[in-house]
Amino acid sequence: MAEIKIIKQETLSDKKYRLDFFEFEKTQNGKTEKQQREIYFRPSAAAILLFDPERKTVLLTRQFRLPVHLSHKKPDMIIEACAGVIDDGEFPEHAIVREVEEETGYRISEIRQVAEGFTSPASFMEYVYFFTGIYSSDMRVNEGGGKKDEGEDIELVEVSFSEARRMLEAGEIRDVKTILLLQHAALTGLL
Ligand SMILES: Nc1nc2c(ncn2[C@@H]2O[C@H](COP(=O)(O)OP(=O)(O)O[C@H]3O[C@H](CO)[C@@H](O)[C@H](O)[C@@H]3O)[C@@H](O)[C@H]2O)c(=O)[nH]1
Ligand SMILES: [Mg+2]
Repeated sequence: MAEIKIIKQETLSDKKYRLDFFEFEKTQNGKTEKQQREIYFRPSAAAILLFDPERKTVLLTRQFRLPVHLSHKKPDMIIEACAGVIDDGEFPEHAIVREVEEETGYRISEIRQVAEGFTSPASFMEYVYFFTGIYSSDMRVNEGGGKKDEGEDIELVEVSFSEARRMLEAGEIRDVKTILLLQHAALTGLL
């Protein structure tokens, strides 16, 4: 176990979520070294692979993401599993059911947690809970699309299991959360 002494902590940005600069001393195995790191305090989040076992389809989203655009990696619209930030005090299970209704318009009830973990532990505090969940046409309660007043403009992408598998293998899925969920589905024989 490392012993950590924070020498300096400076907030670089604090608009939506905090970005802090740290200078710290780490003592491990009798060796002490000084390090500098920038840490982004993104909250925990939840992501879900929605599937319809009857029609053998998965429901994904497509949206504009500024980092994808800035990377110049085309296309700048990215396909993702439905995901969102967990509100303060909210359970991951409740957050994902809420996000599914906001983003896709489906009110789901059957979900299963399949994994959880840090998405980028070197620099992000973000910790993501991963789920799979069943959707079907009778669960549709609105158009979805996300919160327009917060700038969300989410398109729904419904594909067959075989098309999802093809997209995964062809490298057309470029969001790591979504790759994890689709690989989980492929490994467990869902896709
Ligand atoms: N004003 C402002 N609003 C922001 C900012 N960042 C996000 N928002 C707003 O905050 C809301 C976040 O939407 P969610 O659905 O909760 O999160 P998400 O952006 O889809 O994030 C999910 O996917 C990310 C990328 O794959 C993940 O990084 C994230 O943890 C989560 O899983 C959106 O309404 C968005 O407009 C910001 O810097 N400024
Ligand atoms: Mg989202």
